[in-house]
Amino acid sequence: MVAVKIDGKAFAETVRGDLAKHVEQLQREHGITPGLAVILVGEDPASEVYVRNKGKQTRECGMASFEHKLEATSSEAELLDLIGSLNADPAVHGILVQLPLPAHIDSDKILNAIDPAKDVDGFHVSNVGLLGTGQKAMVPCTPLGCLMLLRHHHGKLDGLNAVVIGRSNIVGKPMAQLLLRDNCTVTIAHSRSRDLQNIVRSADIVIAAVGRPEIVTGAWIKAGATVIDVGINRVERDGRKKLVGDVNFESAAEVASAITPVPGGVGPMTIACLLANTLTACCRARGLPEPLGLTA
Ligand SMILES: Nc1nc(=O)c2c([nH]1)NC[C@@H]1CN(c3ccc(C(=O)N[C@@H](CCC(=O)O)C(=O)O)cc3)C=[N+]21
Repeated sequence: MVAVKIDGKAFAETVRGDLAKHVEQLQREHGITPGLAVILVGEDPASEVYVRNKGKQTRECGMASFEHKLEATSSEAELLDLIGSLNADPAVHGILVQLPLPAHIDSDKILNAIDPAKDVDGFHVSNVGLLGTGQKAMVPCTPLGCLMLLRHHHGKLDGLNAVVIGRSNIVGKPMAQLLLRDNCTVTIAHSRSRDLQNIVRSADIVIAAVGRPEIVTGAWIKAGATVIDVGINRVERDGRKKLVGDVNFESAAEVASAITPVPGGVGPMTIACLLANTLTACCRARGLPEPLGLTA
């Protein structure tokens, strides 16, 4: 292995430590506690793990965590009602509706019902438009976490070739916007791109967010590239369940100069950025300065 392993878990702990200090100051000077509401519909076991981790880390940072679990059979109207009451609740500064939602619920309608100022996932169409036009927005947590790791390990990104594999609203598209804002030359590729390998081989920065276990191998990576692996794939290897990314770590690490592992890379940064967005939303709601300057 020649690449540096980018330790997202450690970096996320540092970010959460900074957040906790700001939260404590907000409480001490203004008597305000930032609050995050998480809505989970149905019983997906993987989703429950995320919800539990988010709740625990929210409280550890000194913020208030409100968890709402609805039955998988809940109606769209029930969910809209709950969002309406959270929009109106001054103790709630951030609202996250865990995705995916059951098939009978229209996700776009739900996401667009969240007050954009409380939309800590940055999925509301108005935040998407603000980000795309370079205005102050709520920025989606996973791409923001990737950007923080890239800036930390790479410094300035100006003029670099960045290839984003994946075109989802959650990761690929907002990631491309953030990289453009940092002056990269950005290509969005995806599972149907012709000659995907050669596109990826042109990249100084590779963001793999395509949802295919270990599709990107060392043979696809330009020597010295930085590789950010967003994939979270549960697979069975040698009769054991295992978490792997969209990148084959061993082979890519022989060629890249830096690479994130799965787990312990992007995942923990996603949660740290969710908490950062909640603090930002709280400060904006109260007309206080934003302590982090990450989220605009
Ligand atoms: N509205 C919405 N916003 C999301 O941001 C969102 C969502 N829905 N639905 C599900 C996905 C997935 N996601 C993860 C966050 C953290 C880890 C994470 O912390 N992973 C750890 C450990 C994972 C494990 O061991 O199970 C790691 O990679 O090291 C993983 C996955 C957020 N998502």
